[in-house]
This record gives sequence, C-alpha cells and structure tokens, in this order.
Amino acid sequence: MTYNTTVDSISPEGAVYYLFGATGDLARRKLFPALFSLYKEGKLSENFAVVGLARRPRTNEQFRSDLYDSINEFCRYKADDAELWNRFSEHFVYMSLDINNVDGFRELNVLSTELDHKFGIPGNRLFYLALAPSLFGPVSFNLRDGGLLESTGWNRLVIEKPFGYDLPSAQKLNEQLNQVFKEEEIFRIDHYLGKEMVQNIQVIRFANAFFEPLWNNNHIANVQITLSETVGVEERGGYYDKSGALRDMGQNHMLQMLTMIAMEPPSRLHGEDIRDEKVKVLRSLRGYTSGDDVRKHVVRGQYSEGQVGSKELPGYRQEDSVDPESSTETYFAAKVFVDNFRWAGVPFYIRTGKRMPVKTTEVVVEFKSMPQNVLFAQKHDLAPNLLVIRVNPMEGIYIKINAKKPGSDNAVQPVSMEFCQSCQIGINTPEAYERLIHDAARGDSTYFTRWDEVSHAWEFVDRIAQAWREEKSDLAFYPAGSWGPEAAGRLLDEEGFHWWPVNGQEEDNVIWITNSGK
Ligand SMILES: NC(=O)C1=CN([C@@H]2O[C@H](COP(=O)(O)OP(=O)(O)OC[C@H]3O[C@@H](n4cnc5c(N)ncnc54)[C@H](OP(=O)(O)O)[C@@H]3O)[C@@H](O)[C@H]2O)C=CC1
Ligand SMILES: O=C1O[C@H](COP(=O)(O)O)[C@@H](O)[C@H](O)[C@H]1O
Repeated sequence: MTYNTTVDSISPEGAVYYLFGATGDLARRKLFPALFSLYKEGKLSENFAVVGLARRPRTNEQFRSDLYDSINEFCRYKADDAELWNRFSEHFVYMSLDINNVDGFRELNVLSTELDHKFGIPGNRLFYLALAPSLFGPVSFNLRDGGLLESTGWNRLVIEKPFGYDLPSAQKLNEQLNQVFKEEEIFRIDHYLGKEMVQNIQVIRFANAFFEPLWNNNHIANVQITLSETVGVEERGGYYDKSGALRDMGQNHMLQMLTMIAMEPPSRLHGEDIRDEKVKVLRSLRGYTSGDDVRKHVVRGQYSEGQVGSKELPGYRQEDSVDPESSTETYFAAKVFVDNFRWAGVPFYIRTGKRMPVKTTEVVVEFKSMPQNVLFAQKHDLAPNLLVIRVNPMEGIYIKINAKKPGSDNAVQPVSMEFCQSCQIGINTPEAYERLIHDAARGDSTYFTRWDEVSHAWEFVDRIAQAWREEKSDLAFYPAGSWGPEAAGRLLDEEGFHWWPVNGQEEDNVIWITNSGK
C-alpha cells in the first residue's frame, strides 16, 4: 500500500504572504519550513511573494540566509537542490518595520504593488501575525490605515494563539479585529487542528462501522486525553508564567480535541458544518459551579526539581524568567462532562503537563467491559476494549481486544492490534503548519477556530481560573520527570477507572500485532 503524504493538491491562488514576526522563533521553527515543504511539493504556484517583517534590520540576503538555515535545521526536506532553492528564495524579501508606525505600512503598500507586478499576483493578501497578541490590534489598524486592504484581491488575517487571556480580553481583541476584518477573513490558528491524527479522528469515527454505532454512553465508559511534554518552560517563562497549562494547552488544543471526539456527525464535511457541531459540544460542557466543584474535578500541579536518567532538572521556580514564588500551574488534569444525549454520564479525563516522562499526545477511548462471563477460565473481569489514537509524535491507532490464549482452556489474553502510521510513512507526514498555511491560502477555514468556539472555551476555562485565583492551596508539586500529582489519579479512582499507559507502554501481558516491526 502506498500513501499520498502530501496535503490536498488544489493550489491556492497567487498571493503576497506578509510574515509579521519574521525574526522570531515560530517563523524559524515552523513557518519557513512549512512554506518550503509546500513549495517543494508544488503546493505554492510561482505567483507568490513572502515579505518578512520585524523591527531588526536585515538585508534580503541575510533574511534568505536565515531562511536557509531554518529549513536545513527544521524542515522535513533539505534545501539541497540549488536550482530549487534559488527559485524558492527569490520569492522572499525583508522589510524592517515597527508595527506601531503607520508610515512603514504605507511603504509596505508600495512594495506590495511592486511584488504583485513582479510575480503576477492578483492583489491577494495573506497577513500572518507571528507576534505577541498585544500587537494584533495595532497591526490590523495600521494595515487598514496604510492602505494595504484596498487592493483588488482578497485579504486574510492569520493569527496565532493565545487569543486573549480570558473571555473579556478575547472579546476586546475580537472587537478590534472586527473593526477591520470580517469573521470569514480571520483564521485563528490552533495548530493541533492541523495535525494529521486530529483530522483523522473524524475519519476513524465516521468511516468505520466498528466505531460509530458504539460511539455513545451505552458503550463508552470514559475517554482520556493526554498531552504530555518532556520540555520545561525553558526560555518562554515571560509568556508562560502569566499563562500556565490551562490557558496554554487547555483552552485551545485540549478542548478542540475533545470537540472532535464528542461532536455529532456534521450534515456535510464542510467547514461551517463541522464548526457548528464543535460549538454544540462546547456549549454542552458542564461548567463547574463553585470553587469546591473546581477543586473536586480539577487538579493542578507545578514541577519541582527532579531527575530524568542521570540528568538533574531544575524546578519551575528555579527557571530563569519565572517568578521564584510563582503559583502558575505547569500541569492540570480535569474530569469533564459533556451534558448531551450522546455523552450523559461519560467522564472525559484530560491532562497535560510539562516535564513529564514522555512527549506524547494520545486519546484513549475505553469501552464498557463485557459482563463477567462464566464461559471463560479466568475468574476476574475481562479487560475493557480500548481504541487508542496516537497523535504526536508517533502517529497511528491501536485497538486492544480480548482473544483466546493459544493452547489454554479458554483463558483470555489481551491483544493490541496497531496501525503505526509513522512506521509506514516515516517522518514524511506533513507538518500541521503546512496544512494550515495551505488551507488559509485556499480560504478553507475548517481547521481554524471560529469566534464562538473560542468564546465558549474561555467561558469554561475562566471558571477554573477564577477558582484558582481565589484559593491557591491546592497547587501540588510533582518532581520533574514524573506523571504529575497523585491527585490526578483520584479523579478516576472514584469511578473505578485509571489512566491507561501512554506511548505504547502497555502492560506486559499484552500481545502486540503491529506493522511497526516491534
Ligand atoms: N514559538 C512557538 O513555538 C509558538 C508561538 N506561538 C505564538 O506565536 C507568536 C509569536 O511567537 P514567537 O515567534 O515565539 O515570538 P518571538 O518573541 O520569538 O518573536 C516575536 C517577533 O515579533 C517581532 N516584533 C516584536 N515587536 C515588534 C514590533 N513592535 N514591530 C515589529 N515586529 C515586532 C520580533 O522581531 P523584532 O524584535 O526584530 O522586532 C519577532 O520577530 C506568539 O503569539 C506566540 O504565542 C504559538 C505557538 C507556538
Ligand atoms: O501551543 C503550544 O504547543 C506546544 C506543544 O505543541 P506540540 O505540537 O509540540 O505538541 C507547547 O509546547 C507550547 O507550550 C504551547 O504554547
């Protein structure tokens, strides 16, 4: 079997891509490599130009040299074909600009017209804001006042997370953007929605007779979503210490994944229909009613010093750029209920943390166990069936079923059958940002978050944040390299569940049938 590992082949129309924050970390690690992969795969026609924008001075040559280094360090393709590289890099220019100065935007408008002529671009403009959110409003106003929105083509604004700090700040930001752009012109990035396996959730659900008929509270006992990271806060303390795990990962990536698991089948696989269904899930989330309710259902933690292998790791409060008395959470776990007909009574357990033992994103769907069955030799309950969706960094799915232990008198043996997508296609899976940039350029906003999704997610998260502000005593400390506070296990104990091992670290007695060669 061969896989087409490329994103959808419809090419976008020609456009000028304005990359605000072109000297920053995101541009270097994600955006330049994504543009190169798209170009290499023929997903950008020759009718495009990229203008890198930031304050620090750079010549076009220096900018292209930064681009080259970033691609060779972070891209799944190397810039080793000189002819291709020259053709690609000619599309890139740099302009030094301070976002707070409208004169720079007027100059940018003049440059844009030149680029339109040079590359045959029909006036389409895609503004990518890889900037601190406090600059989103000022950029939008200056784009308008500098005349950049008056060209003959379309205008699209792509903005990075975080979209606000809480509901009121997100509303304010949204009002600013709406003074300049229409909702359909705004593409709010949640890069998890660009991940192959997150998009695969709807295919696994809606294209398999095994799953969809069972996808409800009659058959599913609980759902577990884990986003664990081995990294600490590192040099991002300035941002992270004000944000914490709940806002950094919970409000966006985790709730988005939950909506993909829980949504009703949309009437068509069209962007607005899918987003309508996701909003219904967010509206059905059971809001915590009090501080005590939050403390009962949500656990938060902060990593302290620890050891991974022989490496000593500092605690969060010892990290540079973090307040040494910080009570910011680097971990949280929550029991969440979706109060609708399909999911009534089914707990969704979500957890995320920094400095965990492994980097992994996984969804485990635990099915209700078969009744204890006199037919089998075992006296104890049968293990439940699991469907595990491995999102990141390994991609694939596996199911855990019960089978007869060969040679026994009907003894039952758990067996895991795995489809390891990463093993099949290696590292060649398209990066989330490739998909998202390509989608924005084609005007497809399916995998971007609509304002109503963002606002409902903030509403849910704000109740937790408020309870945490009012009472800090529940912040638990966990050693770096561990699975977080023990209290997270108690969220599941009450219902007789436990967190399933992640990252293929299954129990010893499970037999694996896999295409991974293990
Ligand atoms: N880095 C990552 O992995 C991720 C980042 N994000 C989000 O992406 C955005 C950018 O993050 P990141 O790249 O890490 O940030 P950086 O701090 O690395 O980069 C910020 C960029 O903004 C530019 N800048 C700052 N002030 C101005 C100004 N007044 N005028 C013009 N340019 C300015 C800086 O350039 P200069 O100093 O030269 O002006 C720099 O290019 C943030 O919203 C972040 O939350 C989201 C997910 C992951
Ligand atoms: O948005 C963010 O995501 C990253 C994790 O992304 P992944 O694709 O590597 O799983 C996280 O490290 C960061 O804190 C957060 O801002």
